[in-house]
Amino acid sequence: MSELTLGVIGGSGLYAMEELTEVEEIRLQTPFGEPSDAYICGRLGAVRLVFLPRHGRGHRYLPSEVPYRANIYGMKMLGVDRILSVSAVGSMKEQIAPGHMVVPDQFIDRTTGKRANSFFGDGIVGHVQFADPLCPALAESLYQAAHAAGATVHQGGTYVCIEGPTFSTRAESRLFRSWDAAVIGMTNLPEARLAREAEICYATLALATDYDCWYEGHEDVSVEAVLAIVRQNVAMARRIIAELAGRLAAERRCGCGEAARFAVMTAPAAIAPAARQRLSLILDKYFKDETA
Ligand SMILES: CSC[C@H]1O[C@H](OP(=O)(O)O)[C@H](O)[C@@H]1O
Ligand SMILES: Nc1ncnc2[nH]cnc12
Repeated sequence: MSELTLGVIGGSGLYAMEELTEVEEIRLQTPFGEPSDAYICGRLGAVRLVFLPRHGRGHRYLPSEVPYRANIYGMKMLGVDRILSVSAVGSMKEQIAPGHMVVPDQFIDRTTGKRANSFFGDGIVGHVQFADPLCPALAESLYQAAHAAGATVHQGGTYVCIEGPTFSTRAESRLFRSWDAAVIGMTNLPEARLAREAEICYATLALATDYDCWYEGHEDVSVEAVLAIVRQNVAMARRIIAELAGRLAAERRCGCGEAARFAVMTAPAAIAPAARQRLSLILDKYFKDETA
């Protein structure tokens, strides 16, 4: 049986995991280019943890520039089957106050198509299900972990993913509220799509840092305000990660590990050899079925 491995993608304000032991940095090249940074691999209790700062160390990539495909593919190369994203978000609901945690269960896509957010294409066509875009089992464990760590945590809610890098207009912010969005961010949707295609469970620990710009009497979002709240809560985020690591079951019982089984539309003989090679890490087990 393979070792229990948790991938963690750190967002704004979470660029390292100091509590890891037996640390090793791994720099990868993937068929989809170079990830945001070296992966920091180590141990957290009984679990192997693979950490990647989404925006790179020093925060060098815009949300639209993050090499999402390389980041997720690199996790797959390192044997990760569950990814926790830790992200700063704006709150779209009064009851989600800055400093609270949210474990979202849905997304709305307000990105503008600039991001490569599928491993399919270029010689192979595939479509995976995405009705429940975050892994329900990992999200439930995450909620329990946050609760146990003493956080104020909200279970479920829709994360609206905007392109950025500018924050939203007041009219947009009000529109997203009318859509019942719970939180707003710029990064998690492409990761969730790619993780599903790569058959990796994905859940988000969203740290509410601001009320975006819809709430009269509260300051409009700014980088300064976001970073101040992240700094106050990063220790809690780390406690939650450790709690979650301690709660991971050896075997996954969700469907994420078979998400690509019936995804491919292209006739086997029509798949471009380069595409087959590029996706071998994800699809080889099914290609083997088909030749058996
Ligand atoms: C610094 S505010 C905007 C920035 O923060 C969030 O980043 P992440 O999801 O990586 O924590 C948001 O998505 C924006 O990228
Ligand atoms: N209000 C907001 N909009 C988009 N991304 C954010 N990240 C943190 N706060 C945000």
